[in-house]
Amino acid sequence: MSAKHDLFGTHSDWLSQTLDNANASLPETKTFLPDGTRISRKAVGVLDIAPPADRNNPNAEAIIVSAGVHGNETAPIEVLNGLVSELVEGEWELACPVLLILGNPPAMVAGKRFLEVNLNRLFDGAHGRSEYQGLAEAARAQELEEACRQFAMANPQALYHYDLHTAIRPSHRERFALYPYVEGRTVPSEQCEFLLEAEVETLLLQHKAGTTFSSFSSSLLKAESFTVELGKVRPFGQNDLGRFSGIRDALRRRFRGLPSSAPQPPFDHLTVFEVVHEILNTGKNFRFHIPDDVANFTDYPPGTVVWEDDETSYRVGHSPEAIVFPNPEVPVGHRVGLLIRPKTGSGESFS
Ligand SMILES: O=C(O)CCC(=O)N[C@@H](CCC(=O)O)C(=O)O
Ligand SMILES: [Zn+2]
Repeated sequence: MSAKHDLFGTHSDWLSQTLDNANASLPETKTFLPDGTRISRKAVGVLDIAPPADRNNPNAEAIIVSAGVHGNETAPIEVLNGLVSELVEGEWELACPVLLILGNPPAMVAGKRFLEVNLNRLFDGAHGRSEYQGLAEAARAQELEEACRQFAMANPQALYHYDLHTAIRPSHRERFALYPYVEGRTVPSEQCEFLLEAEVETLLLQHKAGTTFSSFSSSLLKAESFTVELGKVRPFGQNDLGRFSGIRDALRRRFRGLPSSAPQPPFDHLTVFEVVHEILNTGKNFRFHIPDDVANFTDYPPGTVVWEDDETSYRVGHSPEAIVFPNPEVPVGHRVGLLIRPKTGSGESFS
């Protein structure tokens, strides 16, 4: 029996096995590839993969990659599934431990961002709040946190986490990453270079800690983590995967433990923005004055009233601010969008 059959049974690949078992629980399994690589399925859509003990890990790192935390953001799911298929087929050898996660399988089957509550607001312990008790997405957040904790404990190397997404709106900047806020830290230059290698030319620095998956792994596991937006939301099968080759090739290079090369034109310049204001649905007759369908990174001039409620309002400050993730259809207390501006002071860009 082949390792592929041991791993995926009659399914053609990891993704089809995950979709077919989205609402089931699969037993933990352990499979060895012919080269000794161990693949442990920890749960549906969660693979903990370790190279043989005697293999060199030249970059001395352990990497978590997640996709499908939002079920309708399918391109990164297809990218990650493709990398797993390549590894299982023996196309290349793994050099470092990796934890690969398809975040929300039931939402992936339904083709929806989430079923009951946005999974990417439930990390850093938020899944334990009383309003989320009994919800499947809260249980999944807890399960993913636990898988990440165990992986971090088993692998004391430097830890990295890339949480891959696609955006609901079109964007004036096709690919961008968000760097979770952790007091006192700055983005390492080799991580800027990795983003450029992945053809991600824009970085947003968050201004406060949140309850996203990447915020959890940054704060609790001390990982260098990024949420990475790679294009636009489309259903399975409708993605132009050629537009995602940057992240695929960059991750494969890291998985293989190969050295990085210096950033190459046209991806040799990272533009950095900082978040100046997180718009929350206050619930107090909240009114959002930005059209629903505006593209990410659309600029608004000073003085523009962006939102108001019965008690307060927010106006753009002294310099233009741009909107990212405008979405007023969120529950009270959740994020309606981010207002950002180019980062000044420590330099506006990295190149
Ligand atoms: O396009 C949108 O409105 C949302 C895209 C998306 O899912 N973005 C992530 C960003 C998470 C972060 O701030 O790190 C999200 O909203 O969860
Ligand atoms: Zn998303």
